[in-house]
Amino acid sequence: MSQTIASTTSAAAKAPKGKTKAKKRYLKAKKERRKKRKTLSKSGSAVGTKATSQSEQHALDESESSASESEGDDASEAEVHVPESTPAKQTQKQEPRPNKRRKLDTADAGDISRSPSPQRPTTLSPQPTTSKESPATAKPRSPTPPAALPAFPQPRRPDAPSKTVLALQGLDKALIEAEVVDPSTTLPLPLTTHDAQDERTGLSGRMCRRLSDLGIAELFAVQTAVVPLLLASSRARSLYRPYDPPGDLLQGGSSRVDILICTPGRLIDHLHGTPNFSLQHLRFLVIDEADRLLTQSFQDWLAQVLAATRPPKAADDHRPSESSVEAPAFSRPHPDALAPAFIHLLRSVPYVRTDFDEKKEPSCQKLLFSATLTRDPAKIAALGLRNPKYIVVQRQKEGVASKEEGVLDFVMEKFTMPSTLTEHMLVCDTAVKPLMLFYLVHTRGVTNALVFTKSAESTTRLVRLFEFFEVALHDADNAGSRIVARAYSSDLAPAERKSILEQFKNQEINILICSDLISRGIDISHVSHVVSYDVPVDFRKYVHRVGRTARAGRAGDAWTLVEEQEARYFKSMLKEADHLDKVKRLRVSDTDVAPLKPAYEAALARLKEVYARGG
Ligand SMILES: Nc1ncnc2c1ncn2[C@@H]1O[C@H](COP(=O)(O)OP(=O)(O)OP(=O)(O)O)[C@@H](O)[C@H]1O
Repeated sequence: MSQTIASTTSAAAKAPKGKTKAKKRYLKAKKERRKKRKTLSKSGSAVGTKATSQSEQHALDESESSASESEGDDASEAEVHVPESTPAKQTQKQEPRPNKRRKLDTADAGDISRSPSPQRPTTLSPQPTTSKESPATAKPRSPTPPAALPAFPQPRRPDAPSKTVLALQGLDKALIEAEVVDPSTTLPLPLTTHDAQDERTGLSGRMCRRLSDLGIAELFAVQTAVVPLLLASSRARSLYRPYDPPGDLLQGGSSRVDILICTPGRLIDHLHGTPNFSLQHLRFLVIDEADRLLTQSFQDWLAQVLAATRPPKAADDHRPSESSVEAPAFSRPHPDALAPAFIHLLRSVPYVRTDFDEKKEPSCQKLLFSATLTRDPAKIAALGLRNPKYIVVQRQKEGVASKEEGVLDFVMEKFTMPSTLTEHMLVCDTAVKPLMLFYLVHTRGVTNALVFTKSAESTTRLVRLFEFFEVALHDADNAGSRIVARAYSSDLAPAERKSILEQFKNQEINILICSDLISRGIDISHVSHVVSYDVPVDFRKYVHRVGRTARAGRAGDAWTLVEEQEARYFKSMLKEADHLDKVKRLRVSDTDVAPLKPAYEAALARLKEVYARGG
């Protein structure tokens, strides 16, 4: 400030003493302006400013003076004009650039400050400063109450949709309303001598006794939901007739097969090639490992099977076909053997169309099962499900606020593992991965095990190395019996596979090394360990592999050997599935594996030799 005043003074000193015409005009105008201002401030301003400090008044005068002078045409006056050094401008310069919030504040009062001078903020009385402002740089604020003008609301981004909302968008309503069953849920089967239907399970006394003979004393979680649903009433069991109450089943015709278990390809073969093979009476279509089968487009099998359960169009039936897929050629069996929904096909019973015509539905009920059932709405839509009911076995988290949040986990494909399963991972260098497997087998008791590799070729190689290792180890200490490992792969003929599986079941084979060929469905009760020798490519594969152990309430261990460069990927896969904390990390030191190293090196040398000779 002192600098500013000094320079103004020195500039004025340079001005000529005699008053020019322009100067006189200017001084007159200045006088009038001062007079006018005094009158206005006396009458009381709208903002209540009573006094203007001397220095500020001076600044104001100087500022006005500069403005007028700059407009003047007198060269000498131009010399007097020192625009940068006016106190008002100096004050502006020293102020920090206001942030947006401040801008809005000043804007609120801005309309007033831009109005004629009486409302102009002139007070220098201390104002509360923001934490970022030092009192020295604090800008004088308008004393006008902020409510003088209504403030516009601050612009606000709309809240992003929650994870739950996003995940549930576009999903089938029935899926959102799924019934969630805790995995620990069981339902004891009654032991009764009479045959009446058990109210809770829907099972007959006879069936309960039979199950008990087979060692089944209770229903497991998924069964507690599915069995009563299917058997709740005799009506649900029967093959209903479209126009009559249910009761009659098959009208005299009878199937020679009650339960047909087959692959999709075999079923299509029967539909096309087996005389009198018909699905018109099919009451239940069970698709196990449904997510895998639904991705198989083999001969459009699903559309063909579904079409075979629906009544085909009769020759004299002009109603439009409901499906674009025609059922395989329909061979007309004996009239007695026709299912109710197919009766209109009889030539002796003419079809008469009426206004009250009812849509004839096949009585087939579809049941889909999978540990990792697809949530893909498009794939589910392909099944043409009628009033579907979803049942999910899933541990409920504590503090789950809403039903939607509860189903979120399964919609997001976070699968539940058996509580009796213990999971481990072992991160190692690629070069010692086989050694780590041998360590698990010989030091951690990992036998009665399924070992999963990434390919049939990898399986063959590992089995060979295993055999060489066992020979080398046995030769070295000549103690204990050798561990027997065998390959179970798609390279084997079906008969060979069957025989190997039998030997494994009889525990003549201790370790079965395989690709993902048997990662689903296989049920061998004594499998107490599953080793993922090669990391599974996705979490679904992991779920199916580890699911080969810890079955039906038994304990089991799952081990994953992770090469160092794969560790990041594997961990992020587990993390995404909310499963990282379930997998314990096992650290194996050089000392731990030292006793096995000589045999390992000998086995590697042998394998190299064999492959050098061409396998
Ligand atoms: N209620 C029950 N009580 C005792 N054992 C049962 C019961 N239900 C099934 N089991 C047995 O549990 C084992 C696993 O059953 P099942 O193969 O049906 O399971 P899953 O869920 O289809 O398995 P996955 O699809 O993973 O192969 C079988 O050996 C079966 O006999």
